[in-house]
Amino acid sequence: MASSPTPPPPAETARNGNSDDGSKGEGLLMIDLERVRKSLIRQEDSIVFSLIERAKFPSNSSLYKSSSSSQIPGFDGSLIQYIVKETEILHSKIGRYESPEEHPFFPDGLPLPLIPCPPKSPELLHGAASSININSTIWKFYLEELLPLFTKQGDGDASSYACTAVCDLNCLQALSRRIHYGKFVAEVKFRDAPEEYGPAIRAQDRDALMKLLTFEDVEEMVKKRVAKKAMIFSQEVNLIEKDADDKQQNCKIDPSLLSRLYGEWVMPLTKLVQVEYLLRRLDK
Ligand SMILES: O=C(O)C(=O)C[C@]1(C(=O)O)C=C[C@@H](O)C=C1
Repeated sequence: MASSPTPPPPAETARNGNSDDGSKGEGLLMIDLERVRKSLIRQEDSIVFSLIERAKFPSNSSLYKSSSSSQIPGFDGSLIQYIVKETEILHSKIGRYESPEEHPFFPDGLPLPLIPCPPKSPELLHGAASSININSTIWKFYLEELLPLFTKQGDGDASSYACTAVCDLNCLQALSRRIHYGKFVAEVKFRDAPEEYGPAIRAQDRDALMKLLTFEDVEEMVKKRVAKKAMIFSQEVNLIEKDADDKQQNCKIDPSLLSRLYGEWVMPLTKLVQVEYLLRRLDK
């Protein structure tokens, strides 16, 4: 009988003995800041593309009102909540949330996987990582603050609601994965400098931790890069070259929105996850 495939390690991380430089760990999984940052860069592509897809539809605000699911017996909530919840139930049955990179928006009462999951490899993160889930904050900022900034006001055809909701789900999941990846970033930073982080963790000093893990120059680069990606990924591709201004004007999503998204929400929330993780990093 064919053996079940082994899942890949968390994106861009390598397992003990498999690191690119061939180094052998001492029972610890090998990750470093460069690999973790590479994963964050790759995840930018998913976020930019998912927003471009969502921008095809108008705001479709009916989808987010509780009346939108009134025809669904026994469900109290909006249609978007229903779609995300039901999708997560299915994904949980196939083991999605066994991965430390995945976080459900509706974690209560999710079913256990129905299909056998491969035995868990040694944990990369401290056990307390599983208690950190800030999806309720991500949900709120996405629906209330971000969506109105990049979708045209108005309700389209009701037949487009399902496709719109699937786009929302993709955006939410991509943002959630990226923001919670802060756990891996924090783990690497702690392993690189336990003598710096240790005292701040023992003192439970949030401000000191925030200061230690912040790199303003990196943040500036990230904001510039995501704006550039938005411009490149969302321009009309023509066989006849257009001038640069024309390309910028025809973008499916405003590149400056991406810098703003990262500057105001994505990076601050990733840092919040890092702080929350570090505060628990020395728990027994
Ligand atoms: O690259 C890092 O060191 C991170 O912690 C990630 C990140 C980000 O979210 O992109 C967050 C905090 C830093 O100030 C810079 C960037």
